[in-house]
Amino acid sequence: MRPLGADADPAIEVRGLRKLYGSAVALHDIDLEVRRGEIFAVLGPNGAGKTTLVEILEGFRPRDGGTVEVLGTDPYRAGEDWRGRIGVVLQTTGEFEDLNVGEVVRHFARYYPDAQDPGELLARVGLTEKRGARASKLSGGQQRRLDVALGIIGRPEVLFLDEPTTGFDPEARRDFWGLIRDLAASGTTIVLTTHYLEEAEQLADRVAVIVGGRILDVGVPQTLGGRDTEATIVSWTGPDGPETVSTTTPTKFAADLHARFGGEAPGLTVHRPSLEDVYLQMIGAAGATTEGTR
Ligand SMILES: Nc1ncnc2c1ncn2[C@@H]1O[C@H](COP(=O)(O)OP(=O)(O)OP(=O)(O)O)[C@@H](O)[C@H]1O
Repeated sequence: MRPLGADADPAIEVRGLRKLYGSAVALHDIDLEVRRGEIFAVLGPNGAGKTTLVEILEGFRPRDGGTVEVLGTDPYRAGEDWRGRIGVVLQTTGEFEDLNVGEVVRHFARYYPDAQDPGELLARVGLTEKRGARASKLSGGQQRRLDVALGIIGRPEVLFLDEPTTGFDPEARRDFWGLIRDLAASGTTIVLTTHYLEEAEQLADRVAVIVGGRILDVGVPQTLGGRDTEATIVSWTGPDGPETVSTTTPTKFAADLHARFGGEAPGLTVHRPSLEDVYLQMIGAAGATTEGTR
């Protein structure tokens, strides 16, 4: 894992954050810290409060309680200088009328003092061949890439991505993950919401699971929800058919099987709980629905 700048001030610091819509509590006393250069994923079922949380961090929504600092500044009171240090990729795509892709990027580049070179940026997001195409005629996945290009054009220190790879094909998703890793390796702090557990597992240094406006757990994907200590499922084919055992000592169990069979156990599989397994357990225990989680 990359060094996470543990000594530096955190990129994001949230204490006791509370958000109400009318009398409904959307966020209950959220505490959170995101380190500089970290990729931080926010997971949760529909209506959990992810967008509310992220839009408060982006300065787009007011809060009802608690303190929030992004790059040392309260986002809701921040000015233009702060906004220039933040990149935002929203769920909805911008509308660019009749502009082509190259024109859109050049247009937005003018807003930033140290914008990325438009040609290099398009290459980075894999849109070089589409630079002459109308932005409104791009496929869904290509439009998301353009959104990401616009989010990073001003070299933001913190980049927020709301469900960035929805509609991507598997190859485009892999390419996009590479881009995000490169950005993080060059020091950009990334906060992303996603419904794709594989995306969180592949990309995130840490994951927060939010349900009903509360954070259930925050941790590295490998240990989230006690995943590293959960029982492992060992399956094999015995003389009487398929057999399955749940064990906390899978290595010893496999060695015993080896001894029992005098060699390889037929059809052996060893299954550790995936991030999806623990996530579904966590939100199931919290009484939440899993609608929309893939
Ligand atoms: N502008 C609003 N006015 C009133 N209620 C809202 C508003 N925005 C969100 N809510 C409610 O707040 C709760 C959290 O919504 P939010 O959009 O933050 O969830 P989410 O986790 O981003 O969901 P999704 O995965 O569906 O995008 C939901 O119950 C939602 O209905």
